[in-house]
Amino acid sequence: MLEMRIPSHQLRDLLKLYFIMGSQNTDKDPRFVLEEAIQGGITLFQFREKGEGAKTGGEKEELARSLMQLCRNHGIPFIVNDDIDLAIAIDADGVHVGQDDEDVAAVRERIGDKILGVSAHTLKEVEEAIEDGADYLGIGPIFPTGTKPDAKKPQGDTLIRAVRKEKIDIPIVGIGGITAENASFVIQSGADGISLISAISQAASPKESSKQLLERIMVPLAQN
Ligand SMILES: Nc1nc(C(F)(F)F)ncc1COP(=O)(O)OP(=O)(O)O
Ligand SMILES: [Mg+2]
Repeated sequence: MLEMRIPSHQLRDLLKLYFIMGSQNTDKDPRFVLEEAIQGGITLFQFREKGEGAKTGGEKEELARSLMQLCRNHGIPFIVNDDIDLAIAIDADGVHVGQDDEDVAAVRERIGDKILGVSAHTLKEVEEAIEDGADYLGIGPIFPTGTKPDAKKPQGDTLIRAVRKEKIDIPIVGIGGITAENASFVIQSGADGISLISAISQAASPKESSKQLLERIMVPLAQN
C-alpha cells in the first residue's frame, strides 16, 4: 500500500489533547484510565512505560498491545515512547524520541512513514529535528514536572514563541506540568496542543479531567 507522511494539518488536530501514560503513572488499571481518557476526548495517546515500577519485556509488550487495541477501537493513533523495536513489533502508529534516544534520522529510516515526534529544548534542536524528518515537536518542560526526574529546567513559553517568531510552523505540542489551570497559556504561546501525564492519569476522574482540559483549550486554539 502506498503510504505517505501524515499531513501537518491532520497532525495539528491530533496534538490537541495528547495523553501520555505508563502503568507507573497510576495506581488504577491503566486500561481503565485510558478508556476513561478516550471517553473524555483525548486526541492522541503515547505509551511511555519507563522509570520506577515500569514493566519490561513481555509484560510491557502485552500492556502495549492491550492499550493499542483500546486506541484502535476509537480511532486514536497509538505512539510508543523511546522503544522503536516495540513500536515496529506491534505496528504502532508512531514513535516519540528525545535528544538522548536513538538518532532521529536513523529512526525515520527504520519506521518509514509512521508518525515521528521529537523533543526539542533549543532552536538548534528544533531545526535539526525538522531536518532529520520529525513530524511534530514536543517542547518543554513548560512548567516544573513531577513525572520526569531527568527533565531540564522549565522554560515557560520562551522557545515555542521563538520558533513561531522564526515562522517555523511545524506542529508543536507543549509538555511539562500542564494542568487545566495553565493549559490556555501553552496554546496562547503558539502550540497546537498540550501533552501531559498526571493531570489525567492521577485525576479522580480521568474522563472529567480530559473533558475539562479540552474545554480550556478550545477557545485559545480557535484564536491561534
Ligand atoms: N516523551 C515525550 N513526549 C513528548 C510529546 F511531544 F509527545 F508530548 N514530548 C517530550 C517527551 C520527552 O521525551 P524525552 O526527552 O525523550 O524523555 P522521556 O523519554 O523520558 O519521555
Ligand atoms: Mg525519550
